[in-house]
This record gives sequence, structure tokens and C-alpha cells, in this order.
Amino acid sequence: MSSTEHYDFIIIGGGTAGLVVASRLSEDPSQHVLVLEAGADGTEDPRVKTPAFFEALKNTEADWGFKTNSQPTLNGRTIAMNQGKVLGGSSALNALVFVPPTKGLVNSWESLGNKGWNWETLSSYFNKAYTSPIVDESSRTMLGIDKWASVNSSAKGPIQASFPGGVAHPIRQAWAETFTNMGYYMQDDPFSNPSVGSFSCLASIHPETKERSYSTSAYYNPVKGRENLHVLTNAEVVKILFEQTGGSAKATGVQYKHNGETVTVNTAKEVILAAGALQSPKILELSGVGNPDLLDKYGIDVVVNLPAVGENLHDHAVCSISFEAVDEVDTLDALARQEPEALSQALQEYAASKTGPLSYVGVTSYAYLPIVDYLTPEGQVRLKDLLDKNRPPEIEGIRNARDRAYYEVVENSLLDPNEPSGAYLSVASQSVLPADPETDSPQGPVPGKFITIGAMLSQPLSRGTVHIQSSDPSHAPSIDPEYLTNPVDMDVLANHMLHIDAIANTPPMSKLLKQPLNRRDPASRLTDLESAKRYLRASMISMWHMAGTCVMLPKEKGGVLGEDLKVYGVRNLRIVDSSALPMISTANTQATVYAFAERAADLIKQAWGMKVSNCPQSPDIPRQRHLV
Ligand SMILES: Cc1cc2nc3c(=O)[nH]c(=O)nc-3n(C[C@H](O)[C@H](O)[C@H](O)COP(=O)(O)OP(=O)(O)OC[C@H]3O[C@@H](n4cnc5c(N)ncnc54)[C@H](O)[C@@H]3O)c2cc1C
Repeated sequence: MSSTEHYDFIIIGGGTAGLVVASRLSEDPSQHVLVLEAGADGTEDPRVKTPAFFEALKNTEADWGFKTNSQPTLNGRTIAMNQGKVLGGSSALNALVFVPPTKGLVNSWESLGNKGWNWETLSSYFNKAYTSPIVDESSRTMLGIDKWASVNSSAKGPIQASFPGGVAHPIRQAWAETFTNMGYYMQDDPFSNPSVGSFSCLASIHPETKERSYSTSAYYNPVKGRENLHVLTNAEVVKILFEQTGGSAKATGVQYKHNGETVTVNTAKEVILAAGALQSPKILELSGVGNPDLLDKYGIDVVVNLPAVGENLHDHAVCSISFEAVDEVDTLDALARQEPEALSQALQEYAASKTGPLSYVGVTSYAYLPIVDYLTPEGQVRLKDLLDKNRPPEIEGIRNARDRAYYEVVENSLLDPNEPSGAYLSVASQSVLPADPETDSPQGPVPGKFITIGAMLSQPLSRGTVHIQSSDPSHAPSIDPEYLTNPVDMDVLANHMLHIDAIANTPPMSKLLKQPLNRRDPASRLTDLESAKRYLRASMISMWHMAGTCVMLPKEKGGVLGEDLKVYGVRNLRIVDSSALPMISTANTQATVYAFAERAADLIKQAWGMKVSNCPQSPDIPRQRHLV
């Protein structure tokens, strides 16, 4: 074992959040920052750069390739839990969708007990993280956008965002007009005024190069020449080191493996954990911070008794229905079937003009919808009844306190027509979901052109766990998200699935689909709640938005961190990644993780008397309901 230099800050994990914090802290040349990343640098890898190749990175050396335990609510299936093992982390292999949470969701972080974590503070950090594209007059109709460019010119951050697949894809306009017809069209830029309604979504794709814009290319590569910033790849952290001083533990450094050697490095200021929602808790537990019973089982000395570590795992369950599209619509189905001619043509088109099917992943439009508005009167009674029956009991205990706090937030938002309970998306391709082997559902891509409409459960109540299952750092953690175990979740998502047909049947969306509607999978013909639940059990998958496993919450509600992101009971240790999110985003998580990490960097700078740069402010836009 060799011991090396001192750094002011040691960041564990050069992923989405880790590289944001590294680049911001190293703006001060007097601060020496080390990032330890287990994966390699994939900057030149075409699978990272080319948007449509994101699937090709799964289960490669760039993916941790985790799987959940068998999920009883999902017919005993295990669910793929991909996570980037590459510089940039999951931002290097995600599906590039770049969407905000709603104001209400972020404000609920504060109401759960995290002072200062609200939309007012966080909105400027979204603007600090990404650059919003300018929408010219001629594009507005095609994008279904009325006000975009005029309101968010303050978003000028490192991540370069664009409208994926070009503005002219007919799904965009059809989607916007369909939701206008249904009474749910979001007129404003969703990053300025995110609430209920549909919108044309952004992707983290550079508008000119049409390459992935992610934490490596946007935050790290432009500043990699800084002498005070040292990023070490292929360096896997084994544990955080502590010393006991003044009756409490203080993080003093980190032990990691590099080139077969075990190395110790010390910090003068802080260790910052950013290993993602599945591995930040693992590193804490391997270091002796967690539930004493679990640590004892694996012979790990307890440094801090913190049983909430690795609890509170939640994720977006997502499911979809693929409908046969009319012949005139361009879709990505030939690529999904890996047809050599289509692939070769797409490669040529992308190389020549950075356009075509490789320049995006097929997702173009989103809608955040409230379930309560379109439930039948009987459905509303059933939802209220279910909520009553599943209300956590008023009994003592940290877990109950946590569940009651979340329940209150979710119940209020489920019953509020101005808060979404589901996020819908459109995809210009069939989606190949797991199918019940007992049925004649297709198991792989089928011939034809399809448009898929998916729904994810925005604010799940179900909570699972991720814990070590060995003291050996090379062993994967045991991951049990307990998807849809709360009956409210199953019911709400099943109702959202039932609503997909209404979208498909409303013009002009209905005009892009062959009539009568023809589904890729016969099992996705959902006739009632039971058939929707059956379909979810067989085909629901993860949207890879795992969060909350080292959650920022008051300790008495099961928190691991305070609102300053410091781990309870330890000095000099903070967590800045998706594991700290108090509640998962309304839909896809990356924009939220970037904004969260941006604010985390400022909190750390302030704590150490470093200069904090200005955050661009969004104009204050009054909240409106169902703008049409
Ligand atoms: C396949 C997939 C598709 C997704 N699609 C979208 C999408 O379209 N839109 C969206 O908004 N979100 C999407 N997400 C989610 C989003 O990308 C993540 O929520 C976000 O990137 C998580 O950021 P993070 O910093 O918490 O973790 P990560 O970005 O995963 O970073 C953690 C880093 O820590 C490293 N690490 C872990 N353990 C160690 C260790 N012991 N030592 C050293 N380093 C370690 C990892 O290698 C990784 O680089 C997707 C995620 C996946 C996996």
C-alpha cells in the first residue's frame, strides 16, 4: 500500500454529479481537487458520442450492469439496473432526455424538512447547468411552442441541449395539438414554469455537432488542463478513512485500487461522495457508516450508527404501448431491428451531415398529467379509499416518520389537478419490453413502423433498499427496489396506462397511427384496471432513475444527510449525487442531478470561504393551470 499527496477535496466517482462539483471547486486555483473514477475515459468512444448508440453501451465494460433481486410484484422478474462505469458516469450512457421536475416536486423537498431546497433556489441552478436552444419563429409551430426562446435566454450552462431529431418530426406538432385538444398543453418553457401539461422535450445533444453533451464533454474536458484538478480513471474506491477526534468521526482520506495497487490519499478539507444511488451507500457501508447489524454481519467496524444508509431506494417504473404508425411517418424501427442496410445508410447520413436516425434516440415529446382529472367518479372514490387504506400508521419509529412524510406529499399531489402523477412520452419506434412467456406476445423487434407512448409513475410511494451483501468491495450490492409494492402505486400507474389509448385516439395523434389501432403486443390491449396491472407485472421496466438511498432529510425522518449535504455524525464528508435526492424528479433525472450538484458545489464553496459565481436568474412567471 502506498500513501500519496494531500488534496483539498477528494471526489469519489467522476460521474454526472462528481464532474460538476470537480469543475466548479477547481475554478479556484488554490484548491487541489482529486476525482477517483472506477471506469475509463470514453471521450473518443463513438458509442458514447453518437446519441442512437446509447443502447450499445449497456452490459459492456462501460456499464456496472447491475440487476435487481427478483421482484414479487413483477412475476418474480429481475430488472436491469444499468449504471455508467465510465468517466461521466450515467450521463455517458443515458438516453439523453433533458427535462425538468415540476416546481411542486422541488418545493416538496423543502416541505419534507430540507430548508432552502425549493424551486426558487434551484431554478437558477438549472440555468447554470445547461444552455437552452433558441427557437426561431419558423420552428415554433412545428415544435408546438409558443413562448420558449423569449423566456429562458438566461440558461447558459455547460450542457448543450437541443430538440432531438430535428424540429420537423411530425410527432412533435401532433403531440402538442393533441394535448391542446385534451386541455393539457404547457405553453411556457418547461424549465421556466414546470407544471402540468405537454411539451416538446430537450435532449443533451449538442445542437451543432449532434454529439452527446454530458458531464465529461461539457464540464471536465474544457477545464482538464487546470493544474489543480486531477482526474484519475480506472481507480476504484474501496473505502473512506476516518479518525475519531473530539468524540466524532472525521473523514481523513480514501483508499482506492489502481493498477492492482491499493493506494491511500488524504484530504485537507473534505471527501465528497458521488458514486451514484447504487454505490454511494455501498461505499458508506464498506467504510463503517450504516446499520450496525448489517455491518456486524460482514465483520465491518462501526464508525457511525446510521441505519438509514441504503434505505429509501425509489425509481421510476415505466411501461409503454407501441402502435403501428402510418406509412408516411419516419421511425427508428429499422435500426431497432438492426437491419444492415438501414444502419449503413444511417451511419453515412450521420457522418456526412450529423442528421438522420443516429442523431437522436426517438424520444421527442413529454406530458406531465394529473391522474385525478381523468379518473371516473368511481375511480376517484377508489383512489381515495386506497390512499386511506395505505396511510402509514401513527406509530413511533424513524421508518414510519419517513413514510408518513412522503405519504403526505404524494397524497396531496395525487389529489391536486395542478400536480402531475404520471409523465408520458412519445418514441418514434417500437419499444421491446419483456413479455409474459405464457402469451403470444412478441419477444423481440417485429416488422413495421411504430409509435410508442409510454407512462412512468412520477412520485412512487414504494420504497426499497440497496445494501452490501459482502465485505468484498468487488461484489455487487443487493438491489431491491420493491417496485409497485404499495397498492396506490400499482393503481395509479395502471390508470395512467389506461389513459394511453385516449391519447392515441385523439386527433391529430390518431392520424399518425393506423386505424383501427394496431398494437405491436396483443397483451397491451388494456380493457380495464386488471388487464393494465397484468401488463405492468409482465412488462414494466426501470427508467434507471434510482434515487434517495443516502437521502437528504432530517435524521428523525430517516435522513442520511442534512440540508448542507453533510453526512450525519461525520465531519468532512458530503454526498452530492442522485442518492441524496429527497424525492425523485417528476420524470427523467439528469437535469435535476446537474442542478443539485451545481448547488452542492456552491454550498461547499461557501462553507470554505471560496468565491461563489453568480447564478443566472429565471424571470418569475406566474403559475397557470392547463394553458391552452
Ligand atoms: C441507461 C440509462 C438511461 C438513462 N436515461 C436518462 C435520460 O434519458 N434522461 C435523464 O434525465 N436521465 C436518464 N438516466 C438517469 C441519469 O443519467 C442518472 O440519474 C444520473 O446520471 C445519475 O448521476 P449520478 O451522479 O448520481 O451517478 P452516475 O452518473 O452514475 O455517477 C456515479 C459514478 O461513480 C462511479 N463509481 C461508482 N462506484 C465507484 C467506486 N467505488 N470508485 C470510483 N468510482 C465509482 C461510477 O463509475 C460513475 O461514474 C438514465 C440512466 C441510465 C443508467
